[in-house]
Amino acid sequence: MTQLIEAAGAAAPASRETAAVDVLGGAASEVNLRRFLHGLPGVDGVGLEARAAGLGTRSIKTSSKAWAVDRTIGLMDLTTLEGADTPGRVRSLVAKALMPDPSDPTCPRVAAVCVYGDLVDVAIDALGDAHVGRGGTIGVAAVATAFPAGRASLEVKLADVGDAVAAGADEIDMVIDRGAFLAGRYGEVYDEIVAVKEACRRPDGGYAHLKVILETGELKTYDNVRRASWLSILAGGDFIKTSTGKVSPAATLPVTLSMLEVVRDWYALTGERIGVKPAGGIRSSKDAIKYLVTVAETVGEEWLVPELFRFGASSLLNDVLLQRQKLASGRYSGNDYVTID
Ligand SMILES: O=C[C@H](O)COP(=O)(O)O
Repeated sequence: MTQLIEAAGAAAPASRETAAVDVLGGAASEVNLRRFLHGLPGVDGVGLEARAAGLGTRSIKTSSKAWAVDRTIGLMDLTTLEGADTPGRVRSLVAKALMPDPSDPTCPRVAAVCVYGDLVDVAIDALGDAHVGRGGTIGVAAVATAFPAGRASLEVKLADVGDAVAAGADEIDMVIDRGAFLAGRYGEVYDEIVAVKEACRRPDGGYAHLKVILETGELKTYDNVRRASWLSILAGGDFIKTSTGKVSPAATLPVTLSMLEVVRDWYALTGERIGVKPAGGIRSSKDAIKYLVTVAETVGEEWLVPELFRFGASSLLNDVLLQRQKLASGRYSGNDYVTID
């Protein structure tokens, strides 16, 4: 096995390709992909759900809760993905990203804001010096590849990615072609991810980080989630992400656990750390903490950094801020303590 350099940054396509050849025992052809993906052990769904339920009921100390609440904020992709999004709405989102709790300057900032590609420039402008591109800490993620359905020609999808990267997106959240995946055309899905990765290349030779959305709610089985996770990593994804937030069910703990297990196995094989992003439907601080525990217990606490773990969420921050305030003062402030979008 080729020993890869442990990297928290965007993977260089060449090294991932080498790793894929090692893991597949040959080129990433339709035949080799099928043999590998269908040779994976089947997921014991009952056992997986039982493990997730067990992790979800772990209690944590109040001191750890304060840490977990702050860490949840720091791991968040604060998101707006509505057809009705406007520059004003994105500027409000960025204001919240910059200062989640205006009454408490110790409140951490989120990891990134996530928007449609045509609003990347607005987000970057509003972030100013807080943008990672200007030495700050907050990234701009753009959904692309004909999000959320992914029903467009490859040419259109790549143009979508290219526009977002040209506008300065630091991260691209692409969707896989679920139709091709479910029809068993794994090579097509693989090639598309490889092409999108290439479209993430910036003029300086670096790459926007690539998050690959599996849309697990449409994949039907845990076996498919496992296969799609492997496929996305083999093809070059820096992160694997559960959902668009537009399909129900979106993120669930068992599905996220099954993806984390693939990430753990990839790390054991290659020494490379892949990120995970549960997204969609995570609205409470209590749920977020279950995810943190699941990550820590499955791949280790070192994954609880923005380079390796994100929550994709539009309204989670509101509940987290209420809990944070309660932990600090011992009481709730009421809903007008946070801005409701
Ligand atoms: O990627 C993030 C999701 O689109 C947000 O979904 P949500 O609105 O259910 O939190």
